[in-house]
Amino acid sequence: MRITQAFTFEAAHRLPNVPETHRCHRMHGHSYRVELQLDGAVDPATGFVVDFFDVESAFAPLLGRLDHHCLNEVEGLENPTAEIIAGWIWDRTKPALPQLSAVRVFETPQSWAEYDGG
Ligand SMILES: Nc1nc2c(c(=O)[nH]1)N=C([C@H](O)[C@H](O)COP(=O)(O)OP(=O)(O)OP(=O)(O)O)CN2
Ligand SMILES: [Zn+2]
Repeated sequence: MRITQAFTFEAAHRLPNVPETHRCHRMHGHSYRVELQLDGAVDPATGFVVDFFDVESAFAPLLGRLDHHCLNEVEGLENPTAEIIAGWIWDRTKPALPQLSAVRVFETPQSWAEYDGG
């Protein structure tokens, strides 16, 4: 069984490694969407793979570090591409949520990165 929980946050960033002519070299903002996907067996007692409340609790500290922050100032996100943010979230969420199977980070509804640990 697969479950997914979505979160949103607002943040500013710039991409320091693209050419100065690239518009993402300049500071700008996104309304990010993060999806945490978990795979596992349904516990017959609870009917849950994992309680969504537990997913929320595991992600809350990271959300606090991202929401309304400049991502470039967050340790590990000096080059805050969607790909790097997805890996950063994975590394910090997987220990608390072993059933985590994918992290998706959307910069826009049309553009996202997905990391599954591979
Ligand atoms: N592979 C990636 N490519 C790009 C990333 C990324 O994280 N991974 N990020 C960016 C910039 O963040 C850029 O801000 C995204 O551009 P944006 O204007 O927000 O997106 P769109 O061009 O799709 O939106 P418009 O509606 O056309 O403004 C660039 N590339
Ligand atoms: Zn951007």
